[in-house]
Amino acid sequence: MNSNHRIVGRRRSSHEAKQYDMLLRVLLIGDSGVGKTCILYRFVEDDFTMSHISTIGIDFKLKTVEVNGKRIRVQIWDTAGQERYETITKQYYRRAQGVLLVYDVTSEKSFTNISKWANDVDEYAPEDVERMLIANKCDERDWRVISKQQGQKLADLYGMSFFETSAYRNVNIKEAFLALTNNIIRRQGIIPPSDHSCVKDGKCIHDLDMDLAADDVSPLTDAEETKTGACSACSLA
Ligand SMILES: Nc1nc2c(ncn2[C@@H]2O[C@H](COP(=O)(O)OP(=O)(O)OP(=O)(O)O)[C@@H](O)[C@H]2O)c(=O)[nH]1
Repeated sequence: MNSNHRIVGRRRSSHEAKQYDMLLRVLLIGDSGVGKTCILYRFVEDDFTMSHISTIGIDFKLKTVEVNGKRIRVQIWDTAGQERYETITKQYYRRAQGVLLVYDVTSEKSFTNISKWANDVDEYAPEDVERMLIANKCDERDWRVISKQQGQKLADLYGMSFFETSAYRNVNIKEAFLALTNNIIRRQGIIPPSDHSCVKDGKCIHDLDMDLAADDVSPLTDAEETKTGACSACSLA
């Protein structure tokens, strides 16, 4: 996508109904070709394509899920796995509440590189970001080189939750995103506190009232967030 585009927060007019209770940001990272874009498409569009067109820089899609009776708008950022886009993609770690670290069970290199991606998360993402390890392409039985046990062991080592997925066969895609969302909510305790001034009827009235333009691709600066009314106090910004 065109990196010159900027995020444009737009206030809903009062007659527009709010469709969700809170907004979360989730990042997909991992080597080029592990299937990040396909995972995103499977989750959001329930579709799959065998062609591999490398993501340029960063892209995102939105999906609303329901967890514990709350409608959660999940903004999922799909990063390019190619090293040349690192400068762009690293800028998005800072505001993520969840990260999916993806490897391909048919690629040993993508598995060993998880340590590099995990280091990047440590360096650039918030300390309390929720991490999940994803072993994609589990449908590829003949070509598999990384066992489920190896994946689980690595996830345990890093203290991450773990799912084996197939975007192709639609295995565990929805389950992984729902578990991540659930973990973020539970671990970070980000349900808006009822005594905060930005909370009305148990919901934050700030960040949640913004729409994002379809070509929104770059992260907001702190100043821009303040201008568009995002609320740092309730941790939803
Ligand atoms: N068999 C199988 N192939 C998959 C699966 N997921 C993705 N692929 C294939 O893997 C290739 C790469 O998928 P992408 O989603 O474009 O990979 P990516 O990680 O987004 O790659 P970059 O954008 O370059 O970082 C494509 O040819 C997909 O069709 C899967 O679950 N099973």
